[in-house]
Amino acid sequence: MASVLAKTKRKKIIFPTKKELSEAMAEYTANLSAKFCKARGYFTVVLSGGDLISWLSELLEPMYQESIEWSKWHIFWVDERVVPLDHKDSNYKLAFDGFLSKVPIPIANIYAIDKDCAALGDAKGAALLYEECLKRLVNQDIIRTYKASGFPQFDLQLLGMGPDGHMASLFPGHYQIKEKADLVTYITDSPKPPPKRITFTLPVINCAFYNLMAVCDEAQADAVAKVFSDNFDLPAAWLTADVEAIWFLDQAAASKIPKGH
Ligand SMILES: O=C1O[C@H](COP(=O)(O)O)[C@@H](O)[C@H](O)[C@H]1O
Repeated sequence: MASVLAKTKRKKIIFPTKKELSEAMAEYTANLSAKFCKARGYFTVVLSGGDLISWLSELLEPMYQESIEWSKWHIFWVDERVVPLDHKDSNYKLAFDGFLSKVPIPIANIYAIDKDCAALGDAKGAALLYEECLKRLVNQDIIRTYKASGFPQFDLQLLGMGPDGHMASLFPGHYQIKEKADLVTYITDSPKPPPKRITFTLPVINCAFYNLMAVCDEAQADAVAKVFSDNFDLPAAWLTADVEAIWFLDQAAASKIPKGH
Protein backbone atom coordinates (compact mmCIF):
# COMPACT_ATOMS: atom_id res chain seq x y z
CA MET A 1 0.00 0.00 0.00
CA ALA A 2 2.81 2.41 0.79
CA SER A 3 3.53 2.97 -2.90
CA VAL A 4 0.12 4.54 -3.45
CA LEU A 5 0.26 6.79 -0.39
CA ALA A 6 1.45 10.29 0.29
CA LYS A 7 2.58 11.71 -3.00
CA THR A 8 0.94 14.91 -1.83
CA LYS A 9 -0.40 16.01 1.51
CA ARG A 10 -4.19 16.10 1.90
CA LYS A 11 -5.51 19.69 1.81
CA LYS A 12 -8.93 21.07 2.63
CA ILE A 13 -11.07 24.15 2.10
CA ILE A 14 -14.25 24.62 4.13
CA PHE A 15 -17.10 26.58 2.56
CA PRO A 16 -20.00 28.20 4.43
CA THR A 17 -22.56 26.78 2.00
CA LYS A 18 -22.96 24.20 -0.76
CA LYS A 19 -23.51 27.03 -3.22
CA GLU A 20 -20.09 28.51 -2.43
CA LEU A 21 -18.50 25.06 -2.65
CA SER A 22 -20.15 24.55 -6.01
CA GLU A 23 -18.91 27.92 -7.31
CA ALA A 24 -15.37 27.18 -6.16
CA MET A 25 -15.46 23.74 -7.77
CA ALA A 26 -16.52 25.31 -11.07
CA GLU A 27 -13.70 27.85 -10.89
CA TYR A 28 -11.13 25.16 -9.96
CA THR A 29 -12.27 22.98 -12.86
CA ALA A 30 -12.35 25.85 -15.36
CA ASN A 31 -8.82 26.95 -14.40
CA LEU A 32 -7.48 23.43 -14.86
CA SER A 33 -9.34 23.09 -18.13
CA ALA A 34 -7.61 26.23 -19.45
CA LYS A 35 -4.22 25.00 -18.21
CA PHE A 36 -4.42 21.49 -19.69
CA CYS A 37 -6.14 22.51 -22.95
CA LYS A 38 -3.38 25.05 -23.56
CA ALA A 39 -0.59 22.66 -22.63
CA ARG A 40 -1.66 19.64 -24.65
CA GLY A 41 -4.99 20.19 -26.38
CA TYR A 42 -6.97 17.79 -24.18
CA PHE A 43 -8.51 17.84 -20.73
CA THR A 44 -9.24 14.43 -19.22
CA VAL A 45 -11.92 14.64 -16.54
CA VAL A 46 -13.10 11.77 -14.38
CA LEU A 47 -16.53 12.00 -12.78
CA SER A 48 -18.14 10.07 -9.96
CA GLY A 49 -21.84 9.69 -9.20
CA GLY A 50 -23.86 10.87 -6.25
CA ASP A 51 -24.36 14.44 -5.13
CA LEU A 52 -21.35 15.71 -7.01
CA ILE A 53 -23.23 16.02 -10.28
CA SER A 54 -25.71 18.55 -8.91
CA TRP A 55 -22.81 20.66 -7.60
CA LEU A 56 -21.36 20.75 -11.13
CA SER A 57 -24.31 22.84 -12.25
CA GLU A 58 -22.30 26.06 -11.70
CA LEU A 59 -20.31 25.09 -14.80
CA LEU A 60 -23.50 25.60 -16.80
CA GLU A 61 -23.43 29.34 -16.09
CA PRO A 62 -22.92 31.47 -19.25
CA MET A 63 -19.47 32.64 -18.12
CA TYR A 64 -18.20 29.03 -18.21
CA GLN A 65 -20.38 27.85 -21.09
CA GLU A 66 -18.73 30.48 -23.26
CA SER A 67 -15.13 30.32 -22.06
CA ILE A 68 -14.42 26.60 -21.57
CA GLU A 69 -13.01 24.68 -24.53
CA TRP A 70 -15.56 21.89 -24.20
CA SER A 71 -14.52 20.17 -27.43
CA LYS A 72 -11.20 19.30 -25.79
CA TRP A 73 -12.76 17.57 -22.80
CA HIS A 74 -12.70 13.77 -22.47
CA ILE A 75 -15.01 12.32 -19.82
CA PHE A 76 -14.58 9.12 -17.80
CA TRP A 77 -16.14 7.60 -14.67
CA VAL A 78 -14.15 6.64 -11.60
CA ASP A 79 -16.88 4.10 -10.86
CA GLU A 80 -20.06 2.92 -12.45
CA ARG A 81 -23.01 0.85 -11.41
CA VAL A 82 -23.49 -2.12 -13.77
CA VAL A 83 -27.05 -1.38 -14.75
CA PRO A 84 -28.47 -0.39 -18.17
CA LEU A 85 -27.24 3.05 -19.21
CA ASP A 86 -30.78 4.44 -19.05
CA HIS A 87 -31.40 3.04 -15.55
CA LYS A 88 -32.01 5.54 -12.74
CA ASP A 89 -28.99 4.15 -10.81
CA SER A 90 -26.53 4.67 -13.68
CA ASN A 91 -23.79 7.21 -12.94
CA TYR A 92 -23.60 7.83 -16.70
CA LYS A 93 -27.29 8.71 -16.87
CA LEU A 94 -27.02 10.95 -13.81
CA ALA A 95 -24.12 12.89 -15.31
CA PHE A 96 -25.59 12.95 -18.81
CA ASP A 97 -28.99 14.24 -17.73
CA GLY A 98 -27.67 16.72 -15.19
CA PHE A 99 -24.56 18.04 -16.90
CA LEU A 100 -23.13 16.43 -20.03
CA SER A 101 -26.22 16.92 -22.21
CA LYS A 102 -26.06 20.66 -21.44
CA VAL A 103 -22.49 21.34 -22.60
CA PRO A 104 -20.96 20.87 -26.08
CA ILE A 105 -18.61 17.98 -25.29
CA PRO A 106 -18.42 15.73 -28.39
CA ILE A 107 -20.33 12.52 -27.70
CA ALA A 108 -17.31 10.52 -28.92
CA ASN A 109 -15.32 11.97 -26.01
CA ILE A 110 -17.70 10.57 -23.39
CA TYR A 111 -16.57 7.11 -22.30
CA ALA A 112 -19.45 5.22 -20.68
CA ILE A 113 -19.09 1.55 -19.74
CA ASP A 114 -19.92 -1.04 -22.42
CA LYS A 115 -23.68 -0.89 -22.96
CA ASP A 116 -24.10 -4.65 -23.51
CA CYS A 117 -22.27 -5.57 -20.30
CA ALA A 118 -24.31 -2.89 -18.55
CA ALA A 119 -27.58 -4.32 -19.86
CA LEU A 120 -26.56 -7.89 -18.96
CA GLY A 121 -25.26 -6.97 -15.51
CA ASP A 122 -21.82 -8.35 -16.45
CA ALA A 123 -19.55 -6.53 -13.98
CA LYS A 124 -16.38 -8.49 -14.81
CA GLY A 125 -16.83 -7.92 -18.56
CA ALA A 126 -17.57 -4.23 -18.00
CA ALA A 127 -14.38 -3.80 -15.95
CA LEU A 128 -12.25 -5.59 -18.55
CA LEU A 129 -13.65 -3.53 -21.41
CA TYR A 130 -13.28 -0.25 -19.52
CA GLU A 131 -9.65 -1.12 -18.78
CA GLU A 132 -9.13 -1.85 -22.51
CA CYS A 133 -10.72 1.51 -23.32
CA LEU A 134 -8.27 3.30 -21.00
CA LYS A 135 -5.30 1.47 -22.55
CA ARG A 136 -6.46 2.37 -26.07
CA LEU A 137 -6.68 6.05 -25.14
CA VAL A 138 -3.24 5.88 -23.55
CA ASN A 139 -1.92 4.50 -26.86
CA GLN A 140 -3.63 7.37 -28.68
CA ASP A 141 -1.93 9.77 -26.24
CA ILE A 142 -5.27 11.20 -25.11
CA ILE A 143 -4.69 9.90 -21.57
CA ARG A 144 -1.19 10.39 -20.23
CA THR A 145 0.66 7.91 -18.05
CA TYR A 146 2.11 8.37 -14.59
CA LYS A 147 5.88 8.33 -14.85
CA ALA A 148 6.60 5.93 -11.98
CA SER A 149 4.00 3.24 -12.68
CA GLY A 150 2.97 3.64 -16.31
CA PHE A 151 -0.65 3.79 -15.10
CA PRO A 152 -3.15 6.13 -16.79
CA GLN A 153 -2.86 9.63 -15.40
CA PHE A 154 -5.97 11.78 -15.57
CA ASP A 155 -5.87 15.56 -15.39
CA LEU A 156 -8.72 16.02 -12.90
CA GLN A 157 -10.90 13.61 -10.97
CA LEU A 158 -14.01 14.91 -9.20
CA LEU A 159 -14.81 12.55 -6.38
CA GLY A 160 -17.35 12.01 -3.63
CA MET A 161 -17.39 10.03 -0.39
CA GLY A 162 -20.21 8.05 1.23
CA PRO A 163 -20.97 8.18 4.98
CA ASP A 164 -19.11 4.85 5.39
CA GLY A 165 -15.95 6.42 3.91
CA HIS A 166 -16.15 4.73 0.52
CA MET A 167 -14.85 6.55 -2.52
CA ALA A 168 -15.45 5.45 -6.10
CA SER A 169 -16.71 1.88 -5.49
CA LEU A 170 -13.93 1.06 -3.04
CA PHE A 171 -15.75 0.10 0.16
CA PRO A 172 -14.38 -0.40 3.68
CA GLY A 173 -13.57 -4.04 4.40
CA HIS A 174 -13.76 -5.11 0.75
CA TYR A 175 -10.67 -6.42 -1.05
CA GLN A 176 -10.90 -4.06 -4.05
CA ILE A 177 -9.09 -1.33 -2.12
CA LYS A 178 -5.99 -3.57 -2.10
CA GLU A 179 -5.97 -4.27 -5.86
CA LYS A 180 -2.71 -2.99 -7.28
CA ALA A 181 -2.23 -4.65 -10.68
CA ASP A 182 -5.47 -3.94 -12.52
CA LEU A 183 -6.56 -0.49 -13.65
CA VAL A 184 -10.26 -1.23 -13.25
CA THR A 185 -11.83 -3.82 -10.97
CA TYR A 186 -15.35 -4.87 -10.06
CA ILE A 187 -17.56 -5.73 -7.11
CA THR A 188 -20.72 -7.83 -7.13
CA ASP A 189 -21.72 -7.41 -3.47
CA SER A 190 -21.49 -3.67 -2.92
CA PRO A 191 -22.88 -2.77 0.52
CA LYS A 192 -24.55 0.23 -1.12
CA PRO A 193 -27.02 -0.73 -3.84
CA PRO A 194 -26.86 -1.54 -6.65
CA PRO A 195 -24.54 -4.49 -5.86
CA LYS A 196 -22.71 -4.77 -9.19
CA ARG A 197 -20.23 -2.01 -9.93
CA ILE A 198 -16.90 -1.34 -11.57
CA THR A 199 -14.29 1.00 -10.16
CA PHE A 200 -10.85 2.44 -10.84
CA THR A 201 -8.31 0.90 -8.50
CA LEU A 202 -6.52 3.01 -5.90
CA PRO A 203 -3.20 3.23 -7.82
CA VAL A 204 -5.06 4.70 -10.81
CA ILE A 205 -7.08 7.10 -8.65
CA ASN A 206 -3.94 8.33 -6.91
CA CYS A 207 -1.99 8.88 -10.15
CA ALA A 208 -4.23 11.76 -11.22
CA PHE A 209 -2.64 15.18 -11.43
CA TYR A 210 -5.50 16.73 -9.42
CA ASN A 211 -8.05 15.00 -7.18
CA LEU A 212 -10.90 17.10 -5.84
CA MET A 213 -13.05 15.37 -3.22
CA ALA A 214 -16.33 17.24 -2.57
CA VAL A 215 -18.31 16.35 0.57
CA CYS A 216 -21.30 18.11 2.12
CA ASP A 217 -23.78 17.54 4.94
CA GLU A 218 -23.80 16.39 8.55
CA ALA A 219 -24.30 12.73 7.56
CA GLN A 220 -20.71 12.67 6.30
CA ALA A 221 -19.17 14.48 9.30
CA ASP A 222 -18.04 11.34 11.19
CA ALA A 223 -16.37 9.89 8.11
CA VAL A 224 -14.69 13.22 7.29
CA ALA A 225 -13.37 13.43 10.87
CA LYS A 226 -11.95 9.89 10.60
CA VAL A 227 -10.24 10.68 7.29
CA PHE A 228 -8.63 13.80 8.75
CA SER A 229 -7.50 11.70 11.74
CA ASP A 230 -5.78 9.34 9.26
CA ASN A 231 -8.05 6.37 9.89
CA PHE A 232 -7.04 4.20 6.94
CA ASP A 233 -9.93 1.78 7.44
CA LEU A 234 -11.80 4.29 5.30
CA PRO A 235 -10.90 4.00 1.62
CA ALA A 236 -11.21 7.78 1.18
CA ALA A 237 -8.35 8.28 3.66
CA TRP A 238 -5.98 6.82 1.05
CA LEU A 239 -6.70 9.56 -1.47
CA THR A 240 -3.66 11.41 -2.74
CA ALA A 241 -2.59 12.79 -6.15
CA ASP A 242 0.43 13.64 -8.22
CA VAL A 243 0.03 17.42 -7.82
CA GLU A 244 -2.86 18.13 -5.46
CA ALA A 245 -5.46 16.18 -3.47
CA ILE A 246 -7.91 18.72 -2.13
CA TRP A 247 -11.08 18.26 -0.09
CA PHE A 248 -13.88 20.77 -0.60
CA LEU A 249 -16.16 20.55 2.45
CA ASP A 250 -19.19 22.44 3.60
CA GLN A 251 -19.33 23.48 7.25
CA ALA A 252 -21.63 20.62 8.25
CA ALA A 253 -19.35 17.95 6.76
CA ALA A 254 -16.29 19.54 8.39
CA SER A 255 -17.96 20.05 11.78
CA LYS A 256 -16.34 17.06 13.55
CA ILE A 257 -12.76 17.37 12.29
CA PRO A 258 -10.57 17.36 15.40
CA LYS A 259 -8.82 20.66 16.14
CA GLY A 260 -5.40 20.92 14.54
CA HIS A 261 -6.18 18.58 11.61
O1 LIG B 1 -22.37 5.06 -4.90
C1 LIG B 1 -21.65 6.02 -5.04
O2 LIG B 1 -21.43 6.84 -3.96
C2 LIG B 1 -20.34 7.75 -3.92
C3 LIG B 1 -20.70 8.80 -2.89
O3 LIG B 1 -21.89 9.42 -3.27
P1 LIG B 1 -22.50 10.64 -2.43
O4 LIG B 1 -23.85 10.90 -3.00
O5 LIG B 1 -22.54 10.19 -0.99
O6 LIG B 1 -21.55 11.80 -2.63
C4 LIG B 1 -20.03 8.32 -5.30
O7 LIG B 1 -18.88 9.11 -5.24
C5 LIG B 1 -19.86 7.15 -6.26
O8 LIG B 1 -19.48 7.61 -7.54
C6 LIG B 1 -21.17 6.44 -6.37
O9 LIG B 1 -21.14 5.35 -7.27
